[in-house]
Amino acid sequence: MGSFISKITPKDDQMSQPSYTDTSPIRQLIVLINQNASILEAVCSQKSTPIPDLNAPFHPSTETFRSIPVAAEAANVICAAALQLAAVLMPPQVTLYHVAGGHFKAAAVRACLESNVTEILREAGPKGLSVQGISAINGQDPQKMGRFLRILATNHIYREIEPNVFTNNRISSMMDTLKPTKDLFADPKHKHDGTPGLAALVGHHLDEAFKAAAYSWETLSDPATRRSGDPKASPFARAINSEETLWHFYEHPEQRDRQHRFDIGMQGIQALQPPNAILGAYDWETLPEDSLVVDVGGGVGTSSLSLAANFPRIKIVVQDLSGVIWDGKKVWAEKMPDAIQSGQVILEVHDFFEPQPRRGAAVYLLKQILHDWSDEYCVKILTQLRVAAAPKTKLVLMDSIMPFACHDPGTDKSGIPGAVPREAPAPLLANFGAVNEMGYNADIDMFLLFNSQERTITHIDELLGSTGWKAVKVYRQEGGDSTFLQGIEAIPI
Ligand SMILES: C[S@@+](CC[C@H](N)C(=O)[O-])C[C@H]1O[C@@H](n2cnc3c(N)ncnc32)[C@H](O)[C@@H]1O
Repeated sequence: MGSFISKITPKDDQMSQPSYTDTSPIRQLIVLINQNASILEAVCSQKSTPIPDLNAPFHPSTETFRSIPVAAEAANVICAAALQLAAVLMPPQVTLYHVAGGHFKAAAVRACLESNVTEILREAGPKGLSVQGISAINGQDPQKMGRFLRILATNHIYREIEPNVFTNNRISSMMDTLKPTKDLFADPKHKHDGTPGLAALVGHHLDEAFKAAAYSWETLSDPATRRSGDPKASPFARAINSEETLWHFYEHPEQRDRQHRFDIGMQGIQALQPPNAILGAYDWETLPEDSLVVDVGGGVGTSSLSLAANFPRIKIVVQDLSGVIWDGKKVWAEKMPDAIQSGQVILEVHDFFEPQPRRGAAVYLLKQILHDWSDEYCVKILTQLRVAAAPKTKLVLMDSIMPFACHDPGTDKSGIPGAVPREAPAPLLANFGAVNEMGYNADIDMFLLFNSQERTITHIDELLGSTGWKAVKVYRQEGGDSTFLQGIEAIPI
């Protein structure tokens, strides 16, 4: 390489010599990386907080630095700059194929997740295990296993420590159910029961959403479904060849396992957001004693578990469809039985398209509900809550507020406190690029499964305005949360 460069002279290549100054695009990115690495190291050393080790299995303590806003932002800037640097310098077809070939890698992740490779490697310990050893336990073909693991190790998921010998790393261990492999193989149906839920969420995305993704263009190229917001006309409906929503699909007795995995996966969302996300979504401490919070479409009550534990003096009703409430009762019996026995928390079946039975609540919470529905359905849900609201009722939405990939002058003008996201410094993309990809992933997932979407704050405010509500505040986590789950407080108008 060096000899090749030394052979090129201005005369040879007939081009003007580029000047490698601090203002060249790659130098600007490197300066950002350097400056922010110094900030990150200084903060972590001052707070005795480790910087993550890619080779070590994941442990929650390695994420402590992200709860320090200045460290979280420094990490985001470093990652955004590194990704942009790679986009500048990598062969463009390779960058294109990171995305266009996403399903190749996704297929490999699914093979490893479903055949319990992460758990097998956990039990094998730091010396790892050969592909023959892995296959002797999970019954898969060793050669195929090696190929799946290698494409993933090439992308920093698992580590190939010797030829054909693999071990877990920080990323692969995120898929660990933390269960003994003998239990997983003896009872595969209950693999995700009692687990942190991220493996269940990944399993759901690699199954229902993956299949739907394969039919997205077929849905868009059909004039009958191209512009539809009907969940029964989604790519998922086309993939299963049945005009039904994901929720109705889950109600078939033979889909019970998938529904169960989805419900546990929603708890896995917790692993993707700051631990106090629901607590920071509204000023809960301002609620008077015995105030009623209705967690509408609350799933098994993941957010309500956190609220009930932190605010024992508020009353909570978790509402959802019958199968989910059934699962929820088991979750609460295990995690917070006292809250149910004392009556602090009630789980009840309610369809949010029907009139809301809990009238005049202090707060109606809609967490990750509106993003499941296109505008015409959101209007119905919001209208039912507006009819039930008292003048002092608050509506708390928790969804990803989507920023543009460039600066948005429209958000500046909205006048809603907190509406303007924290932007990355130039020359980075204003939204921190793929560092904030989770929100954009969710947006496309919503299209695939429900013909719905994540929304900008302007779009949310328009929806609220059309149903008698008004957004008055956006609650953001400090340190860079620009696309993943913000709280939006709205009041009746
Ligand atoms: C994306 S999940 C969010 C669950 C919960 N809010 C959370 O964040 O953990 C959407 C929830 O809406 C529920 N749901 C779908 N249609 C519903 C309906 N018509 N009435 C009530 N709940 C419904 C689903 O069963 C599911 O639990």
